[in-house]
Amino acid sequence: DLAADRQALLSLRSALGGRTFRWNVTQSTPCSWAGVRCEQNRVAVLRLPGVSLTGQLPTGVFSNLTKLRTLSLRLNALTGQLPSDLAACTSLRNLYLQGNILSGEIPDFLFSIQSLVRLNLGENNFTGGISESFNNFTRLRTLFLENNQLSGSVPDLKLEKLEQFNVSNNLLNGSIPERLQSFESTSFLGNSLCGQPLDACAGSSGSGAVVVPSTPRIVNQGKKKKLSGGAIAGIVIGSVLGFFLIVLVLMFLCRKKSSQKSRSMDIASIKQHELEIPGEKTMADVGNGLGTGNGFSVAAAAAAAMVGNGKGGELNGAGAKKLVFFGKASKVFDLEDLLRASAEVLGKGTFGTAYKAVLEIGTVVAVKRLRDVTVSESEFKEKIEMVGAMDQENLVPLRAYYYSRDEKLLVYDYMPTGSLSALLHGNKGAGRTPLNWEIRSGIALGAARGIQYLHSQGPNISHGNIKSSNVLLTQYYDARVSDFGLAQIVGPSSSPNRATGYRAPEVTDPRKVSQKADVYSFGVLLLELLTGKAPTHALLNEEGVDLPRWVQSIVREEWTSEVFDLELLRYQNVEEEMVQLLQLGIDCAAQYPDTRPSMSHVTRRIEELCQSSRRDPQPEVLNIIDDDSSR
Ligand SMILES: Nc1ncnc2c1ncn2[C@@H]1O[C@H](COP(=O)(O)OP(=O)(O)OP(=O)(O)O)[C@@H](O)[C@H]1O
Repeated sequence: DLAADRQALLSLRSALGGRTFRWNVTQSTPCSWAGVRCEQNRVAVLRLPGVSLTGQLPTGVFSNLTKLRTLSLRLNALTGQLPSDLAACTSLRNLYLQGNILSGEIPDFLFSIQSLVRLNLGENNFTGGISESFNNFTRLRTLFLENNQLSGSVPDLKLEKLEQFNVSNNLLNGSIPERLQSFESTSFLGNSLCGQPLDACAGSSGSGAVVVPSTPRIVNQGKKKKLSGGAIAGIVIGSVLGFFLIVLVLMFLCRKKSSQKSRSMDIASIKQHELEIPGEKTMADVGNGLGTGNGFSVAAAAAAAMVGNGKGGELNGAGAKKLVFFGKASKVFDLEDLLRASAEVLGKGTFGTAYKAVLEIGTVVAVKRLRDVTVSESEFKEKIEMVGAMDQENLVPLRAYYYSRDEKLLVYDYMPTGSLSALLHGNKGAGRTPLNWEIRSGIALGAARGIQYLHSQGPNISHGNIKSSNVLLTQYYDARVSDFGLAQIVGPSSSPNRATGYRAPEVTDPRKVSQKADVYSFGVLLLELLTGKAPTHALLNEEGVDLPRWVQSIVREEWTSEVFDLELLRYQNVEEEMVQLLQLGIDCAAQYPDTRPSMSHVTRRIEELCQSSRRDPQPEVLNIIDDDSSR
């Protein structure tokens, strides 16, 4: 029971010390101790990575922690052999012991824990062979044994679910079994191994080296084979045909593009009110085309004023207003420049339509044309000045605004890589940068910092519309949060509300979103980032299940791997951080606002994860782990 679990943890603490001493042992339940998580009133997770644990894991502790599903003691200084009663943890799914000084053979009792899904014993001093008994782990998806002293041959592992495998930098020899040949060469380097995906084994025409792979892999570059005359002729003919085909496709595309361009102009003149028509126009054209009766008054006003005063820039004519720049933003362009800029529609959002405008001087900006502004002019100015004053590197800076009776424009920096939403759910074709853990965790951290900054400006200041289409990216994939402060200016939208999947259950008025409701939305965004699933995904809606509930149901069932975006699973050694970020997303998307963490707590947790995945725990990170219990 929980009391026995608590006692076991205390025994572990006295045997290994480290930063477990910060546990508040006066508490009768261990469930809020740093690194401990309970499920159904039992300790289910024990994570103490990089907390200076030293010495040998004691025997007699784990026989009490029988409901343990995840044990992570990686990056410590644990020595000696594994305790035999670890075998009693028959629910254990994830065992992370990498980065210690554990030694001896990988013990046989380990193979009785058939529930294991992820096993990482890398970077230790394990010796002896890799047993055939690894085949007992029928559910195993991850097996990391790299950087040990393991010797002998690699057994023929028939683990159908195995996705991640690494035995590099050991003392292994012999040929790589056929079933493991689909893993990349980095999984095997640093041994005396041969056969696919490494070099062919000397003197063998059969074993390993010439087996046709079942999945793609890095091709053995050292292999040289002579081609027959027929094959060479085939290649030459194929290449020539291929070349002509490419030329034909290119010619076709060029013709199509030029015909599309002229067609879009034609259509534009016929159906001027259709915003979505792509094609090169100027901002002034866009304005004239947009107006359904009223015209785009900025263009009209600007044109009139410029003719009138001949100055350009700030418009002083009767009824005309200025383009107002914010604080530090240098006024490198004026309204006239903006109107002459070529413009293209970026998309239609809750608050209006966004355009990309390329100014003649080369500056690129995003212009948002607001609709349904419900507040008075003075209130608009007051609120937009507040937005303009927000200055933090993870926010999309608002450079200027324009206000007249008929038109309200906001001018932002243009973010060249587009939105996180487009990146996650848009074109997944070739040439796209793979969204690995580093990029995704960096985006999570940047977005969290941006939101935390907003929250730090006052207890009543929130974003109100956090979602993946409002996290924009620089060319280096740095995250910038956009659209902050607009929910309070613009009335409820008539367009389909894409915020639904992100909105906290307690929110009834979209203009009154608390900071804790922002945290909920951010939690959904984290889950989206990790699963690659849009929270408003039709399938999920059909089932009537939202993203947080769906993730929770899977996590409860199996702890994780199924929920992650497949692209993320390809990257090694970060699975634990992924699980932790997933847990953070779930915590943020808790049903009751009071149980959600604050944004500053969330930011610190992500910082900690990013540092830990760089395998370099910093002293301050360790404090954060301890802070966990104070939440
Ligand atoms: N500063 C910017 N740089 C680059 N693209 C932008 C910029 N601002 C908006 N966009 C893109 O323009 C499109 C429309 O954005 P907009 O913010 O108007 O709507 P949204 O984010 O889809 O929804 P909402 O209005 O509810 O936030 C989105 O695809 C967004 O990624």
